Amino acid sequence: MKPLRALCAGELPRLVMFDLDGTLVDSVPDLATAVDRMLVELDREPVGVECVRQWVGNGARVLVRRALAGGMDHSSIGEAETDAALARFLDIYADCHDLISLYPGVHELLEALSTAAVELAVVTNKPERFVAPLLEQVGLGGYFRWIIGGDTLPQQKPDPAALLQVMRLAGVTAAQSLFIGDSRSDVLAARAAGVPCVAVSYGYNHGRPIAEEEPQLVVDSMAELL
Ligand SMILES: O=C(O)COP(=O)(O)O
Ligand SMILES: [Mg+2]
Repeated sequence: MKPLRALCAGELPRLVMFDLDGTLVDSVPDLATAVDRMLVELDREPVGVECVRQWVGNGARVLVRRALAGGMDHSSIGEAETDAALARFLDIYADCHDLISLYPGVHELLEALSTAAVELAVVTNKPERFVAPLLEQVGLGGYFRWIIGGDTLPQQKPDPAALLQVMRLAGVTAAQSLFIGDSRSDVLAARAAGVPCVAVSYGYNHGRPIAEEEPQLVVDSMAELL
């Protein structure tokens, strides 16, 4: 795990925090199914998986607002319309978990880190209720000591609050921690927490290369970290 040591002054980090969607699991096919079913219920045209891939990363509420707006800018969408559509989306998504898949190298990296007694956490903007069951479904149920979802705290990424909270609970400093994510919110949250950030190139970053956000390291697969 040389690349991880290089980011933490020659030592293995004591805590590694992971983003979920686009980092550990490819969840966009299921999210797109749920978005499209919601839109069809509302007598709208479905948008398909490529649009949803660009819109994911700022939590379910913003995803639904982007779907209603048909683009990244959702400022025209009202709160009452959002509340009603979000409730339908969450209900529909609760039954859409057939297509989720684990990215290559994830299981191996988690196994190596936990064997080395590194503490592991998930910090995602996905609503908390979905996270533990999905991790269980893809075979990652036992690895994470802390799970923070998008609605666990008042703030979500890019705010660093969740990262700071996990670091506090783990009793570690920023220099002993690492964050691994796929999108701009992840890089910004890690930077604001003072934590080194590894970004994966295969995830969802609103259609832009993640290197533009200037994480400390970009990898094409978790296997590169082993
Ligand atoms: O729900 C989202 O928008 C994305 O979740 P993530 O923070 O795990 O990428
Ligand atoms: Mg993500």
